Amino acid sequence: MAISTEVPETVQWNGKSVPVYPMETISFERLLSQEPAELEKILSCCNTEGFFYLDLQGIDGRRMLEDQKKTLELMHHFFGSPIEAKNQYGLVTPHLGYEPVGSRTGVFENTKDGYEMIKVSRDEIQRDGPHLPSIIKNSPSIAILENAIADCNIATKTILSALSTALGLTGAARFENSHRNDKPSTTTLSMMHYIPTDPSDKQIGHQKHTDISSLTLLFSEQWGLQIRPPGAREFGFVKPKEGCAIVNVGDSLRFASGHKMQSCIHRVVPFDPTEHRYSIAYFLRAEDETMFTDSEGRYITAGQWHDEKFLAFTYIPELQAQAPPTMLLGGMKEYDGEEEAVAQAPAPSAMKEISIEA
Ligand SMILES: O=C(O)CCC(=O)C(=O)O
Ligand SMILES: [Fe+2]
Repeated sequence: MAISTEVPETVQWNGKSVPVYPMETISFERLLSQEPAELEKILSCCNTEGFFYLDLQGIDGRRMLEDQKKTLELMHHFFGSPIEAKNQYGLVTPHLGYEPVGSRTGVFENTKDGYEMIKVSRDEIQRDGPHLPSIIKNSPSIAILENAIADCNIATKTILSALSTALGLTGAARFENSHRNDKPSTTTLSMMHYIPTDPSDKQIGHQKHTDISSLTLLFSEQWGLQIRPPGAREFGFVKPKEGCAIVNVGDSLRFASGHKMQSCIHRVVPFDPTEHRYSIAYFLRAEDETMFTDSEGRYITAGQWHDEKFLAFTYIPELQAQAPPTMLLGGMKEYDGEEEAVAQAPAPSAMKEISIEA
C-alpha cells in the first residue's frame, strides 16, 4: 500500500482538511518467529515509507505496553516538579540529561520548540550509574527506566534482525552486529512533555526533521505527530493506535542500507492547544564507530553524524542554514511543488475548531 497516494481519512486542523496517513501494521509476534511474509512486509515498509505501527498486543509485547504506562506515570511526576529539580544537571551530553522548553527551533517560522525533555542513556543505565536528577534517582524509578529501555531494545533489535534476514545479510554484515550493547553508542530513551500552546506562542511544537537514529520506537497515546511520506505534498497526521508503537527508520539505517530505506520526514504540532502531550521515544543508534556514507557523500562514523546533526537541531535558523544542506532531512527529498500552507502559525479561531472526521 502506498501511503502517499491513498488518503481515505482526513481531520480538520488549522482551518483545513489535513490527511491522516494510513500505515501498515507489523506484528511483533510474527517478527519473532521470522515469518517470511512479515519479513517481506517490513522490508517493503522501510523501503517505501519508513514508518509503520508495531503491534504489541500479543503475549510477548503486552508487558512492554504495561511498562510504558509506568514510564508515563514517572514522567507525570518528573515534569510536574520544579524546574530547578528537573534541571539539576542540565544536558550532560547531547544524548543524556534535561532540555527545557525552547532549547531548539520550533515548528513554525521564527519560533522555538514547545517541549521539555529528559533523556536517559542506555549505556549508562546498563552500567548502573545513570546521570539522573535526584527526583527520579531512586530504585523504583531506575527499575522502571531500565525495563522501558530493555523492552525498546528488544523490540528494535528484533526489527533489525528481521530486516537483515529479509535482505539476506549474514555474519558481521547483519544490522544487529553494528548495534551491540557493549560497544559505546548514543542510544537513548527520550521522554518528552509538550506544553499547551496557543497559536500565537513563540514556543511551539517540534521542528520538521528526520531522526539521527537507526530506528525510533515511539509511544504516544495523543495526536500531534505528522509525517510527510516520500513523494507526498503535505504533512498529515499519524493516528495513535491502541496497543501499537510507532516505528520509523532513521538516517543511520537509511545510510547503512545504501540509502534505499526511507528516513521519513516528520514533526509535531499542537493538535489540541489546551492539552499537555507526552511521548516516549527510544532512539536505537548504531555503535559510535560504525562507518557509513552520509547524505553529503562523506564516509563518516555514526558518532560524528550524531554530534553534527544534534548541533544543527539546536542552531538558530541562520546557523542551521550553514549546516550541510542535506543534514536536517538526512538527504530525503521534499515534495518539489508549491510551498505548503501550514508553514505559518495557525489563526487562533482555526485552532479551536478541531474535530475528527472518520
Ligand atoms: O513526540 C513525538 O511524537 C515525536 C518526537 C520526535 O520526532 C523526536 O524526538 O525525534
Ligand atoms: Fe523524530
